[in-house]
Amino acid sequence: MSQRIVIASDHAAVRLKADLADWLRSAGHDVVDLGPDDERSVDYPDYGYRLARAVAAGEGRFGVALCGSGIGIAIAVNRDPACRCALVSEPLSARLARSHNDANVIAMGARLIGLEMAKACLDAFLTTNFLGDRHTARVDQLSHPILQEPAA
Ligand SMILES: O=C(CO)[C@H](O)[C@H](O)[C@H](O)COP(=O)(O)O
Repeated sequence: MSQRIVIASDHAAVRLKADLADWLRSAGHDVVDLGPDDERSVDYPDYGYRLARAVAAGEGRFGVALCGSGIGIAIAVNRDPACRCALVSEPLSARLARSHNDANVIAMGARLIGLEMAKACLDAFLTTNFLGDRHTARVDQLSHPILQEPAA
């Protein structure tokens, strides 16, 4: 099913971002590229927050967040309670991020994985549905970020 997808990176992942955006468009998805447009050094929080705001505002059903390792931009995106961003480097984690965690943003590291692995992760992410059931209450807890004691 074609989706509206927002994508952002820092300078370290501009090329991967462009390649993934092309690939997503060729598969029929509507892709909004939030930048940056070139490899001049930028700060991943700026682009992570931009992506998080877009996902929170419903400008895309899913987000793709990229930086050198994927770590910094994933941390930035996850500071918005509307976002559940999963940093992955192989497809099973991408699938579990959707099926168990209802993740709405996938993060990957352009300096750690290649284009084909990134495509495999993204394909797994976009083609997996949230399972609901026992996972629903846990995901709901993530929307109320008060650290809770586990039930006795
Ligand atoms: O956030 C990161 C590390 O957690 C990313 O890998 C960044 O892309 C990286 O820190 C950028 O590093 P650079 O030396 O400024 O290119």
